[in-house]
Amino acid sequence: MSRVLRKLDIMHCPWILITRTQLKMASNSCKVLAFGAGAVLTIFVVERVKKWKTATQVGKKIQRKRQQCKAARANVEEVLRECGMTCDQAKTIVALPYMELQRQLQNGSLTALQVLHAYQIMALEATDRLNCVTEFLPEAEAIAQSLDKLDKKNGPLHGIPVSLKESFELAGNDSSAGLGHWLEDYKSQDAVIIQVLKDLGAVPFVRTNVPQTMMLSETNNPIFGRTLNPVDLSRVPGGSTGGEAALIGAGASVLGFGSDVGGSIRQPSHCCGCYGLKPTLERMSRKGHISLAKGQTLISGAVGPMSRDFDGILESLKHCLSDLHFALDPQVAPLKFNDSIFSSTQPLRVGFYDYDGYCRAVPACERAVLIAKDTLERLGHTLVAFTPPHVRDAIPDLYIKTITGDRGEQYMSQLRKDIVVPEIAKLTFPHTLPRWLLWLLSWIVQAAAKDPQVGRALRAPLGLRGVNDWFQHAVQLQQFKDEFLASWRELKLDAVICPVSATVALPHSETVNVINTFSYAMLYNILNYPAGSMPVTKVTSDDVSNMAKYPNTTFGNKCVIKCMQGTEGLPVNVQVVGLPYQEELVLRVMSELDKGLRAEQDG
Ligand SMILES: CCCCCC/C=C\CCCCCCCC(=O)NCCO
Repeated sequence: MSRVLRKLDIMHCPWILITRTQLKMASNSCKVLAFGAGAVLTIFVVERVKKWKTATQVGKKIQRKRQQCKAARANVEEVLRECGMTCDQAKTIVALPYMELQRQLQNGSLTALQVLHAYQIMALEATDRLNCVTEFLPEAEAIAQSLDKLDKKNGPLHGIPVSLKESFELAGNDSSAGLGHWLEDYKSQDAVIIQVLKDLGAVPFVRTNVPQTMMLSETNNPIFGRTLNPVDLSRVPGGSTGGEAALIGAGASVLGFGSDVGGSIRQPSHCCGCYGLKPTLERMSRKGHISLAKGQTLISGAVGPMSRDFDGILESLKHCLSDLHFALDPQVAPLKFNDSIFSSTQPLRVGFYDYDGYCRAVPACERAVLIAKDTLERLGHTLVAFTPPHVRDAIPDLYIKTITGDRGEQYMSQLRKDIVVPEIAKLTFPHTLPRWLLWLLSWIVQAAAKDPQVGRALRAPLGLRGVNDWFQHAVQLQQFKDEFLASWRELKLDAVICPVSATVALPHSETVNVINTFSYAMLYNILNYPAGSMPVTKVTSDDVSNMAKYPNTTFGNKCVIKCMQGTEGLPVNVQVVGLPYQEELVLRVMSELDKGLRAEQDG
């Protein structure tokens, strides 16, 4: 019978043949589909479980850290209750300018403990409002007490309270860079710069908040949360040294230390109206400052001071360039502070620009440069218009390409083990895609945003495929440095002034949408030139209405226009730049400009 049927099938009933084949194929397809769906589901479930496990483990570490920080804060509050210092007394001490505070600590009118308590009181108040302090350092009390017991003063920073970005290693503590899974990795010794500061008599008293990975110009992470701008809570304090800037801007720290690989000292200083200095990389030790990009040595993060007044950064740099510093880290150029450069009265040739050719600065930032230019001119210096060469190419092809040279793998490998904040998820999203898809996306985004720069920035990491490419890239970077120096030398410049950033402080979560606005700071990370950031003016209502003239063709421009609404009163800094190892000259220009601006304000 079956033989008959088979015959019928083949010879006389083709429809039966079709149906059977189809049935067989269908059943095979079903099996393949079921297998595929099962595999996808299994991968999905495994991934979810992994994510859940990560979130649980990291979440527990975060909870433990928060408890520790809470306990440390409670101890400080207890001591402060017992010491009986009133808020008004604290305010009087904290209001002292840096030099006066230093003088009173040196002559004994104030004790280290009094000053510490005053700053702790103000830091508690500031962090309740701004969430800028990650932890109060319990050892500060003992350090201040032991300083007060000494017969003679323990160095030029005797009793000066210092706040520290969370990314500086502290013996017995962890440094997370805002990554939960980096918690509980206790460090064996203090970062070199902290050892140096302690040797000079400073009292580290708090650590301050950073964005997750420290590669963001705002400050938010899953451990400590978001830091707010002291002038406008709806805005960012900048980043990555955002906690420092917020604390200093709120008047609750006189001196702090941060790091800068893309503007992280200068841009937060600009957002919060502080003074900051990014020195040449080799001028201040980076030993014991954590980084997620250790193997990337073409553009590295510099360590530098931030302060409420100019003298804070001047004095700290001057004294930190010490024999101990050079002995602890022989990578640091053994160059003591050169007072003859700083104190020289020789007129200078200072270049200036308000547009870097990459991203148009908003009117307030342009105006700040013009104010600085006029002031320096009145002081007898020659101001020369300067056009920084090839910034349009340098930002995507040198800065972004270098920072993401491994297609962001060093960052991604850490973020995969963590709870990720939305801003970092957005910034790193391109690095989760396969090369071809990123390439395609870059063109789609470029078309949608009507902005070739965005597309170019997204494609930048795709250009590097191996060691040979990396070597070629290093050569291009050096060529750019040479060309830039040639343009500088052609005009016989001593220093340059320009915007710190294309905008003033942005609303929270917007920084990722306008990464191009940070080009002004990034340029000097590529070049490794020392650069300071100092307050010059505040946004006026005219600046806000002049935004009507700001270009509005691209998505980024439109975003800037929206973000600049309601910015009246926000601080505006300028950047002062010098050639490598010319920190003293940069500080001289900053000092003269600062004094000149004050004189103009006073009369
Ligand atoms: C997280 C992955 C990296 C993506 C890189 C995207 C490119 C540019 C964004 C840069 C934003 C700059 C933020 C400032 C970084 C800084 O200076 N950090 C200090 C570290 O010591």
